[in-house]
Amino acid sequence: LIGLEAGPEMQQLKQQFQEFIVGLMSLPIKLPGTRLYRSLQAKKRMARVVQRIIQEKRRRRALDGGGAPRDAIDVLMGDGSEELTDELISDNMIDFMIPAEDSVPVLITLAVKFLSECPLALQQLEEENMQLKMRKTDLGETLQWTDYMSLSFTQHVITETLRIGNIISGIMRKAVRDVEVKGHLIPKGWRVFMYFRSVHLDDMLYEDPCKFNPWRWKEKDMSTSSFTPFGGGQRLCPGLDLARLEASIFLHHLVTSFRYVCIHGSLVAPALILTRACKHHTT
Ligand code: HEM
Repeated sequence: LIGLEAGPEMQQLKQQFQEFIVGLMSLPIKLPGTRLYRSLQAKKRMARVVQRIIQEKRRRRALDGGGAPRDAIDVLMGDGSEELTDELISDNMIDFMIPAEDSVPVLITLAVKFLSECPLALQQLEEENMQLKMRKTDLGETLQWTDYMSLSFTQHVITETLRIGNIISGIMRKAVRDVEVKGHLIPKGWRVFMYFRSVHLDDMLYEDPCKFNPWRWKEKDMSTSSFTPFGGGQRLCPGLDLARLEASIFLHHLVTSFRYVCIHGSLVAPALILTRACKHHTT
């Protein structure tokens, strides 16, 4: 993304990112010491690091032209648009760190957790991916986009993890004018939180909603308003295919090349969030 190698600067950025992310959903009180305040301070420190990198890249470009783009910053700098200021590029890079460091790793972690608790699903996933691996090995081919699309059960596992895991629990909007929804007035200026979790875990929409059941997606349509892990409308997540692809590749290699065991006593933290919605939960 930003061409930073492992080292003290990367370590510093990671620490700041952790501080930043915990405050993304917090009480909107911006006073020294509050979570929101610490998060915004951390974001400023991250922006300083990224802007330093951008300036260094600009300096090198001025000396030797910079060569072929090697990361997202190079691509945006090469765009030549005056609108793409250093501040805007740096803000975009920090935004992209959220799915890279948080959403997709959480999706993958939860998939492994749910599969560990459902041996039948794990077995079916393994069989599907093993068949593909053997076919590819026989043909001497590498994995292609069409292979990813052909892994239907793997896709069901990812869809079910997105539903039950609620990686992004909801989205916020501000009413720019008075809006009426099903007889309820949302006055101009009000802020609304659309809570995906309450939809994804609604027993009117999903039978036994707290049960990890990838097979339910064999029949179910996921292009409805009752399944919105990536939001919807104009602000639909542009990274949804990438997120699913990354998770598929991870699961493919995990089940075809590794054996793993769950270490007793270890806790997958997002399960704590689930406990609020589900009566019967596992950690
Ligand atoms: C499991 C993984 C992911 C989940 C659950 C997720 C979820 C979401 C959701 C719910 C939104 C809508 C926010 C809103 O309407 O206010 C969103 C927006 C966005 N996502 Fe993702 N996302 C994921 C992965 C990614 C990836 C991999 C990328 C890019 C590499 C990405 C880039 C973005 C961007 C740029 C937006 C803002 C779009 C806009 O405001 O128009 N996301 N994501």
